[in-house]
Amino acid sequence: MGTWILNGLTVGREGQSQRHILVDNGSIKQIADAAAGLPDTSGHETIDAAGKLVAPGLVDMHVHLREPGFEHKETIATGTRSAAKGGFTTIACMPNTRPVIDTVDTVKYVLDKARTEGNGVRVLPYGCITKNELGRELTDFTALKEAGAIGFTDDGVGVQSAQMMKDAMAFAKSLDLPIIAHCEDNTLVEGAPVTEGAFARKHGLKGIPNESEAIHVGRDILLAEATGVHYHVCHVSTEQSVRLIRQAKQLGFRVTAEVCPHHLILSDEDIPGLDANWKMNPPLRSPRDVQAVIEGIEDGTLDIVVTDHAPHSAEEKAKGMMLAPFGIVGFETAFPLLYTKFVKTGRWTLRFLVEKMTSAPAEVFGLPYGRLEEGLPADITIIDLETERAVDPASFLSKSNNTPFGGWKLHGWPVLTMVGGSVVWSE
Ligand SMILES: NC(=O)N[C@@H](CC(=O)O)C(=O)O
Ligand SMILES: [Zn+2]
Repeated sequence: MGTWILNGLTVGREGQSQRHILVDNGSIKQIADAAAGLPDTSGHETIDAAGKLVAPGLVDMHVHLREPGFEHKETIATGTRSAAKGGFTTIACMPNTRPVIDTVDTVKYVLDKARTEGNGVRVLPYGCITKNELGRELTDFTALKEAGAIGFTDDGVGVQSAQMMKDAMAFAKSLDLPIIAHCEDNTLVEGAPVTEGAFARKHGLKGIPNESEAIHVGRDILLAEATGVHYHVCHVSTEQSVRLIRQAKQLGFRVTAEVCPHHLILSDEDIPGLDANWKMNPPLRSPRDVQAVIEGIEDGTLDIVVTDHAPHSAEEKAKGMMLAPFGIVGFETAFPLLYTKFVKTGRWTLRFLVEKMTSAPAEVFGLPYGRLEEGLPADITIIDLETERAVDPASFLSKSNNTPFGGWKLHGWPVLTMVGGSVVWSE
């Protein structure tokens, strides 16, 4: 017995249309134009998707699930539930856990946990570039790849040594896997909690300058040119980084980049006060930078949207702007935020947003997901575009609720998430 998803709105190369989708045996068996009438559904279950968007399952290539080691912030069980509620069917998790994911055993630990406690969501682990993320010694990329790592990153911290990064790129290139870079030069940061700029000045705080990010982007583009590796830039937040990546693409280098909803929507001028739910890395930048990342995603310089879901406990965030850890949760607000801010206002087409969260990340990382096509795995997200609802952090399925978006009234809430033909979350 299969499942017919009836009368949903789909967006694709042919524009928007109403379709029926038959899911059978974990795959998309048939896609039919609704104009031809209802299919014969006898012997099948049905899901009524009339008036709703039926999108490929959302793909998030930058998330923190915190296991092993930080289970008070999140677990693979709670993180994947949160992801499913946000419409995500595939998520790639960062290795800055404790221990970090720098050995075959830790990669296997995450994959095992994801299989048994991951609520059906596809979890793809990254392995560390350096042992313990200390920047001193490369990990065994070959072994990590064999264990299931899909790329290498020291996310949470920048690789400070250019030689180390160059060696990592050459190694990754030889295995045909990407380097995913958290770009941050520590000598320019020194414990500052927010961006250099208006907010920092007003509160007498040390600022994180744009160059701390862009210097690594520039350095790494040169190293990517030299090594030929696929180089992917994490959470781009500055005008200067966008400029460098744009130029690298024009020159034909194998460079891709991601941007987070918060960097597309908020600037440092929006920070209401010394509330650490507005503290993340990279920090909220100037309105000019926000404009630049918007233009960057619009002209294709920035390839994909990621959440950088970074849960921290309320106790940790209560330590205040200086002492609290960097990071905000992202799964359960990402699509509604971007839909409300950019699609509902007419700036982006619905198709553009959906692509940036589905087919584009799948293509950048060579994954067989992110498209609605006969024969592909039935990873599908159904989204209510009509109902307006306020963000309620208390209702998050994540273990943490550190978000600056509490109370925001949004449209575009996922109502059903399916992975490989199984419903993994529904309202
Ligand atoms: N983004 C953040 O503010 N925090 C991330 C680390 C990271 O992605 O750099 C975390 O692990 O908490
Ligand atoms: Zn990072």
